[in-house]
Amino acid sequence: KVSPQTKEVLESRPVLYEFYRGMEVHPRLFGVDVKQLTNCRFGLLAWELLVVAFFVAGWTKHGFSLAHLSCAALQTIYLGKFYWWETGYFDTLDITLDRAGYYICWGCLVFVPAFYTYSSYYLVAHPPLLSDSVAILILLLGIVSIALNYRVDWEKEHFRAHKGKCYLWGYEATFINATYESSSGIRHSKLLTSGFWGIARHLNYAFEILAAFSWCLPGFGYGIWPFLYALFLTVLLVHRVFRDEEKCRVKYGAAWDKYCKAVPHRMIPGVF
Ligand SMILES: NC(=O)C1=CN([C@@H]2O[C@H](COP(=O)(O)OP(=O)(O)OC[C@H]3O[C@@H](n4cnc5c(N)ncnc54)[C@H](OP(=O)(O)O)[C@@H]3O)[C@@H](O)[C@H]2O)C=CC1
Ligand SMILES: CC(C)CCC[C@@H](C)[C@H]1CC[C@H]2C3=CC=C4C[C@@H](O)CC[C@]4(C)[C@H]3CC[C@]12C
Repeated sequence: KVSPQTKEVLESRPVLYEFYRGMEVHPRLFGVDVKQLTNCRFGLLAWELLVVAFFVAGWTKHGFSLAHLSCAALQTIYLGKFYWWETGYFDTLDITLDRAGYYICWGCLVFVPAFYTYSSYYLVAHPPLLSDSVAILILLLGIVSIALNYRVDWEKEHFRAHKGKCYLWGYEATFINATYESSSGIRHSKLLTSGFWGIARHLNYAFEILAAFSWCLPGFGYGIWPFLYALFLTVLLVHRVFRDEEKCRVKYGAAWDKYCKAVPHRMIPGVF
């Protein structure tokens, strides 16, 4: 607010609200993108380091556990996938819509390391009760869910990168043409209606939740506590479905409604 880096004019709000929400979408500090630093560097690296530390702590305390290893390995694969796809993250709501305020900075610097790692932390004091064969099944379920989550995100990225001229699942991609107004005038976009994006509008979220449940499963038998992250994520992503769709409806208008008719389900075909 004091030293804006862009010409964007925001309506004035109470100062505490402005502090919480933030003022700028892409602020830089000494040339470094603030959100890339907080979200991708500090938050997610701390997540990985803590998951490894909790695995070593559990091993030292109770001996080696394949179920705890599955829990740590799945989160490591998930975070590895994130860094592989990091450029895709720059098209998400966090980067394109959310401002770099207290919410996102505190969320990534404090909430992600403290809460996103909770299922691993829980296993330090409560050793897994599951057999090695169940641990291997959990590992497989998690790997498949992470791969499917990545595949859904990849299909959209691939489709956009080729401006709609590409093949998905062996067929030419189908889409709905959409226009929207930006500061530089009318722009054109395409909404994919084939591949995974023809099955539900946010199938990536469904696989994300499945992946999270799979790395919480090694804590099975200790009640709800080891599953807190997966439950939180379910609430966060269902809320995000509505947030994202509100953004798209405002942006694309009738084309978005046409897309919702063509692909009627939000996250789970036939259910939601
Ligand atoms: N673990 C966690 O805490 C969280 C993880 N995630 C994960 O991050 C990843 C990205 O999620 P997120 O950015 O929220 O959501 P999406 O990747 O689903 O992106 C939504 C955006 O994609 C565009 N879009 C929507 N439908 C179509 C379509 N049919 N064809 C082409 N473009 C479309 C719209 O943007 P446009 O304006 O460009 O058209 C829309 O705003 C996911 O894998 C998700 O699971 C997300 C949130 C939390
Ligand atoms: C304080 C809480 C009530 C809200 C927490 C807000 C933020 C910490 C999180 C909101 C969205 C989250 C993320 C979005 C997408 C991601 C991609 C994924 O592959 C890795 C995780 C993440 C970067 C994730 C990180 C936490 C949020 C920014």
